[in-house]
Amino acid sequence: MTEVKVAVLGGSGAGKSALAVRFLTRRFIGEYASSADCIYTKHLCLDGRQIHLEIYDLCSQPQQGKLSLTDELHWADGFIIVYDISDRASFAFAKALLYRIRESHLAVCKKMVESSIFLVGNKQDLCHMREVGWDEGQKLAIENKCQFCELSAAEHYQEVVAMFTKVLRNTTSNFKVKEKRRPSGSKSMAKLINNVFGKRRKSV
Ligand SMILES: Nc1nc2c(ncn2[C@@H]2O[C@H](COP(=O)(O)OP(=O)(O)OP(=O)(O)O)[C@@H](O)[C@H]2O)c(=O)[nH]1
Repeated sequence: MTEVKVAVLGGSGAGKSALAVRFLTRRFIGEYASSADCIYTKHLCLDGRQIHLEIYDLCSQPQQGKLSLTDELHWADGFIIVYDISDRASFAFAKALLYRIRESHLAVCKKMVESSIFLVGNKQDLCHMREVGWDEGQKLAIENKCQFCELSAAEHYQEVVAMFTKVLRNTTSNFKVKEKRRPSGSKSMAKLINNVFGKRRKSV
């Protein structure tokens, strides 16, 4: 069983919970409790490999101002950075997150950074209210050497699945490199972080 940990990060209301829940349950639910961080777990099979997936849906409010993210950066194997195409402030926040992740990972392994981050412009169904151009998202992704797509958690289930699948493939293909970096089991680190922050766990 391969363990994969993916952190979904982004500004408040960008659609982090909507994306995670859509991928895990196929359903789009209009409103989500946003007062606490959440780790969803799921077993799935990808390319014949059994995967125990943990998705960390980070409640954004406490992070908006500080961007330290040290625990999340250590915990996660892959990152999905979400912004809302109808909210320029969320794009600026996504940009700051990308820089923060890159600066912390560059010291470790450049190649890992390039394939384990996905920048997602969510709420494509609201393109009549668009504040961030597709080309701006693409440019930011190229500058940070990460993958990019625009989609709608509300309307594009297949695109959501395709995006998560790419993240999982890229993340698992990085594991050989990452194992060399990890001093000991990641399980104990995850447990430690969970104990400290008391996150809710949900099995889907
Ligand atoms: N139109 C539209 N609305 C969406 C989409 N995705 C999410 N929303 C809505 O945007 C709002 C915020 O979605 P959440 O998933 O709670 O956003 P979040 O990033 O988890 O927000 P926080 O928990 O506050 O950090 C909700 O009202 C969702 O219904 C989408 O693709 N299209």
